[in-house]
Amino acid sequence: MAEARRIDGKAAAARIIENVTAETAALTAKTGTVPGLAVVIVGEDPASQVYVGSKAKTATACGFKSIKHELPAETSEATLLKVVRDLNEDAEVHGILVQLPLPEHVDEAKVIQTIDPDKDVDGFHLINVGRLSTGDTAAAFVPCTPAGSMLLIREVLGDDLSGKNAVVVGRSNIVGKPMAQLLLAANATVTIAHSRTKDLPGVCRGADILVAAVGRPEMLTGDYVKDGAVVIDVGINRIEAPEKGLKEDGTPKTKLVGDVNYEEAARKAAAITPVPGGVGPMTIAMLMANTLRSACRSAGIEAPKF
Ligand SMILES: NC(=O)C1=CN([C@@H]2O[C@H](COP(=O)(O)OP(=O)(O)OC[C@H]3O[C@@H](n4cnc5c(N)ncnc54)[C@H](OP(=O)(O)O)[C@@H]3O)[C@@H](O)[C@H]2O)C=CC1
Ligand SMILES: Nc1nc(=O)c2c([nH]1)NC[C@@H]1CN(c3ccc(C(=O)N[C@@H](CCC(=O)O)C(=O)O)cc3)C=[N+]21
Repeated sequence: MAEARRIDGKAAAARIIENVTAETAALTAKTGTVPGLAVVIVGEDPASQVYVGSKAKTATACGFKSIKHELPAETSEATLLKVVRDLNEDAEVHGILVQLPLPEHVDEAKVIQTIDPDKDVDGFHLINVGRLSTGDTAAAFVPCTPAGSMLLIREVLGDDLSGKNAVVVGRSNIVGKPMAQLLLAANATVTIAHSRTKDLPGVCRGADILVAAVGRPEMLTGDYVKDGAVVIDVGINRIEAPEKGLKEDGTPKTKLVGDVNYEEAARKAAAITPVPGGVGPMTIAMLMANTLRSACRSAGIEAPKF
């Protein structure tokens, strides 16, 4: 097979953000509403800091009000719940994102279920999970990473995935399961694979659409990919890259890789997302789209579609 098409998530995300920015200006001019996004981060994990910083920067560029709560790692569950409840009550806040994972001593589920479902722009609250799994994609906030992945799939295959076999590797609540729901809603025939799956390469080779959300650097080699498949690599893994030399502290420099071995998979796939520059930027773009939608709802006007 010829080399696969490289699906440019960075460019697709930039188009969405341009749209969100224009629609935000229109909303604000018409109703005075400024979409507000609150991001809450607990602890000093450097990777989380980078994502949160980039979310805040993009929100501001869209014309949103961006609110950042940085809490120390030892923050109690009660304090965090109070922060969330206050944001629920704040009329200037339309979207609340609590960066995951949370420290061990905090009950993650409890925090997520405390977020007002109408401000749950991550789509992790049970109400939104239920809406998505009953097929009410119009009312649900759809989790950003699967929603962004779906838009990239649609760029290549169109809206209707009838007759396509989709395999999602990974069954987490934040990526794998909602991804499978979206593919099912688009009429694909969906298999969810995970660490207990027998003959994972064989299962994956049955996929016309292969979504990798595993968290293991470059685990899916060429052997997992069917000729002509569309491959979506959700994985974000930072690994050592000795070929890039050493950092100032003498440790090797690092690089980002996905869950798919890009070089090998690209020799078989029809289209494939790179890491970085694939699903990651789409996640942030969809967060902005969800926040705008929430603000439109609260202003009582119809939200634009993406
Ligand atoms: N691009 C983006 O915006 C985002 C990227 N990510 C990235 O996506 C990846 C997945 O994230 P997330 O869903 O949160 O991760 P989780 O760790 O929650 O889930 C990983 C899943 O992969 C499965 N798995 C692990 N090892 C294997 C294996 N050897 N064979 C088959 N299946 C395996 C696990 O199976 P089991 O359930 O049996 O344990 C589990 O279902 C990570 O790299 C993460 O960094 C995450 C969020 C956003
Ligand atoms: N409540 C919550 N919601 C999330 O959506 C959420 C979360 N918690 N916890 C962590 C994961 C991870 N995540 C990413 C978002 C953007 C990129 C991204 O933009 N990546 C760039 C590269 C960035 C870099 O260079 O480090 C890219 O792939 O091109 C990656 C990962 C959102 N997450």
